[in-house]
Amino acid sequence: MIEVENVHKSFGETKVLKGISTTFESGKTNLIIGQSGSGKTVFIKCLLGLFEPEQGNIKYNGRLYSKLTIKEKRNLRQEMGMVFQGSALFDSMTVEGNVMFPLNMFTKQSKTEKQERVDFVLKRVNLIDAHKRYPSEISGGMQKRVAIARAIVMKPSYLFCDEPNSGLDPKTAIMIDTLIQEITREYDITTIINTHDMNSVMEIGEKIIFLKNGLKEWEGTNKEIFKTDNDAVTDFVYSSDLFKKVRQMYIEERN
Ligand SMILES: Nc1ncnc2c1ncn2[C@@H]1O[C@H](COP(=O)(O)OP(=O)(O)OP(=O)(O)O)[C@@H](O)[C@H]1O
Repeated sequence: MIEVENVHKSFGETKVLKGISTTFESGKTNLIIGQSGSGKTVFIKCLLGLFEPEQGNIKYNGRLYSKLTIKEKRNLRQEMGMVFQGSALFDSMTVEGNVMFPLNMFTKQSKTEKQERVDFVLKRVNLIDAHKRYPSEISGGMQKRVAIARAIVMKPSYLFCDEPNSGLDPKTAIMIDTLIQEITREYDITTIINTHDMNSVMEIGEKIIFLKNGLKEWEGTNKEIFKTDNDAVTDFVYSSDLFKKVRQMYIEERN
């Protein structure tokens, strides 16, 4: 669980985060949405410990970040998995090499232990015979699976995903979303996803935080977001005709 209390972050005179409080529970897919420039990336960087807020607290399973020693912060960082936009795989390494990379960097496990763990996570993301292939030889959806396998290889307590669906066709995007949700539940991970994708909101938005101008404008579930009367949220969610029609159906059902 990550508990966020009154987080403020500025750059010079520019106040980007203006007091955000919320809770991200483990075993749930938590989504952060909001218009471009609303502060989503800065917020996630605060959660990752890459930016230190000037004011406010962030607690990781009860551990207050600002009170941790440098060593404790380093250990906490190793409990965090990341799936970057565009997968960010190493082109010169095989699939297996990419997934093994964190184990080589941060553990003293034997070769056999590392191989077993890599085989396990690759199987978990349904990649069985891609071990020896290079990123350029596999599809975008498979690259995302490799990125997810690499993110969970260290058994993280926290998983951060930045636009995990970008560049994928809708069907593959849903498969990736579902995989992230399954893994989150299975290993009781606190997962936080930065997304613009309304399909993801519908499919896996167990908790959604809507940011506007550095503030939490709204929070709720995927069921609640389609019924809210908050103008900023409805403007954002119903910017496409398809979703306007979905809302109309909800309103008609309600009346
Ligand atoms: N390192 C920085 N120094 C100064 N200003 C920054 C820095 N990082 C972000 N900002 C500013 O903070 C604001 C919020 O940026 P942020 O990247 O968090 O938005 P976002 O919601 O993630 O947008 P997008 O959806 O386009 O990625 C922007 O006005 C941006 O210019």
